[in-house]
Amino acid sequence: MAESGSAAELSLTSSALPPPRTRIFKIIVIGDSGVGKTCLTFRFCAGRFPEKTEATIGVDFRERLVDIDGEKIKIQLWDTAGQERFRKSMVQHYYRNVHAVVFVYDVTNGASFRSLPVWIEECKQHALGTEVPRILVGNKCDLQDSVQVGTDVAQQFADAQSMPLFETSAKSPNSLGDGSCRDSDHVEAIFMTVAHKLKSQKPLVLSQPPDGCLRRVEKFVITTCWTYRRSTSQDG
Ligand SMILES: Nc1nc2c(ncn2[C@@H]2O[C@H](COP(=O)(O)OP(=O)(O)OP(=O)(O)O)[C@@H](O)[C@H]2O)c(=O)[nH]1
Ligand SMILES: [Mg+2]
Repeated sequence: MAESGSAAELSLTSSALPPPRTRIFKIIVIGDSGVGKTCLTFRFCAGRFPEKTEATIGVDFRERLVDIDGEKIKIQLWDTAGQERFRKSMVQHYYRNVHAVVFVYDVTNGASFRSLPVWIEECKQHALGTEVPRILVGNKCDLQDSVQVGTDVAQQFADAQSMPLFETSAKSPNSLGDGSCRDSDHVEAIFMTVAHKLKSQKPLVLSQPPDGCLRRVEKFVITTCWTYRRSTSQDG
């Protein structure tokens, strides 16, 4: 009779185990229309600045698989619409099971900075727990000559809201090209910092659902956007 616990038996047992599930971190990117949410998320996931963007309708998903301390983690970015008419039916989906929130303003557009309290309030109304990290990103630092929101005032606001501040550019090659952005503030570092924080918190995250399940969620969202787009075009 074969001895129980033999090497052959052990290796058979371990190879029969299902592969570890990939954790998913859902990060929503919020802010006024035109601040560069699509460009920032595209830059992180595709590694480059998009040639052309249009106003986001509803939400666009972008994902990137990263390795953090030997664990494969899927960073799922929800690139939300800044325009009220393109987001109102979707807002509740943005905040469901969210793990982190990135607020974006445009450093060359003071109004986009002044609207931050409205975005923060919306976030509060969706009762996100205090464990959900929030960060503030000032984008378009490459447009040095047009800056309207100085670092000092932004930092004061970030401190008052207990959020870390990053100033960056989705456009410049490493966000340091013009010397106006701090070393750590390139797009890659911003999202990776959030992911590291989430991993260190060991939150209760969604595991990779069976394929069909994720597709169902996306299909639902896409259908909602599509229905909305059709009703908008019928209106107009
Ligand atoms: N110079 C410069 N332009 C940028 C940067 N990021 C975005 N843009 C430009 O800003 C415009 C708006 O960018 P989007 O990424 O579409 O803005 P958004 O926040 O997604 O807008 P909505 O989808 O309407 O909410 C586009 O013309 C981009 O090319 C940046 O870092 N530097
Ligand atoms: Mg967009």
